[in-house]
Amino acid sequence: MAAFANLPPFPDDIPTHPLLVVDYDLLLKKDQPEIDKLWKAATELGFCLKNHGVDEEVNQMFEMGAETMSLPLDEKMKYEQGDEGMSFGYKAAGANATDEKGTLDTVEFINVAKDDALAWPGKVHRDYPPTVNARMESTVRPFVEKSLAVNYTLLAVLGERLGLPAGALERQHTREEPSGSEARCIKNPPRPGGISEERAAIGAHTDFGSLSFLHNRLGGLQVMVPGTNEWQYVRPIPGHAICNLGDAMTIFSGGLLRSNLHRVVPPPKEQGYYERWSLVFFTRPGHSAILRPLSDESPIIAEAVAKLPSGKYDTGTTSKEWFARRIKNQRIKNRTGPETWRASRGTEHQPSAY
Ligand SMILES: O=C(O)CCC(=O)C(=O)O
Ligand SMILES: [Fe+2]
Repeated sequence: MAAFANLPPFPDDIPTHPLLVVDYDLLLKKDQPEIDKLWKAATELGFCLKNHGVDEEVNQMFEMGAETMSLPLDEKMKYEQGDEGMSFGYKAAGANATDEKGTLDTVEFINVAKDDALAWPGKVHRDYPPTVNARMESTVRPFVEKSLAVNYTLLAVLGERLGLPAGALERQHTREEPSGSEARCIKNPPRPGGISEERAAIGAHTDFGSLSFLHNRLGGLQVMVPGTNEWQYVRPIPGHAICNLGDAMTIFSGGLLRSNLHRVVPPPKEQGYYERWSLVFFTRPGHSAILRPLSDESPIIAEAVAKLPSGKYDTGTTSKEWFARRIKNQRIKNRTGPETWRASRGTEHQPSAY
């Protein structure tokens, strides 16, 4: 995309948090040191993935995003996600809170359900803007297919390491069952200097599902460094995806895997003069999956759960309910006070928040 030509590099004089770099090719070859590295990253704060082979589809998706965001706002609003807890569709800037006080977010994005992309020209969940439809077959479906393949590989490796029988995690995320899995293209307008970092583009959150496969061009993503209250930028590396684990993996694993807190703030220094585009594929469990530790399928998870306060990750909710609760309560139109924000939280909070 032309907008990505000549972007200023991420500044060298800003502290960043290095993520472990995992080589997807080596994971496919079942290379043990690489699997160990993936496990370490997944129990701490996520990782960069190289050699994932999705670059071309990522570029095409950014084109789709640019075409969609340049539609008139009233056209985009016909496909808005609404206030009932559905994620699929368009989200306008300022539709979500970024914190307890109800500060508005600054990003707009388009979410396309995995189910709609795979069923196209059929429909499972909803309709999309013409710019999405025009690329559903050529761009969106190939991106979804490749992202699913990457995430299934990661799930298989993590499942084995968790002591789960082969296919156990995949069964929570089948291709066929409707789910909240989706592709998201995000645009944040230029936010040049002088704007406080505290005016987040996307507020602090853990991801809602299982695995997020994220592609960034500019800085702006920050992670809360484990064991501290400190935010640090993650430096985007060309051709490397950023992979985060979401709440569902923390819950299924009885807390062994970690869904790290992150947020998006204006890109640093000169990068703040440019539009920030990012793209994510979120793999989420099937709608009917009950979010609870898979202790009965793995002695390793059972042992981890035995050390936790009783019922810590027994959410008593399905993936569909978990996801709708989080989406719905961050919508600014649903806000009644700080309690709405608290009701949108995930595994970073106590079980009483479920
Ligand atoms: O834009 C980014 O870098 C991250 C986006 C994100 O965290 C999300 O959409 O969940
Ligand atoms: Fe996220």
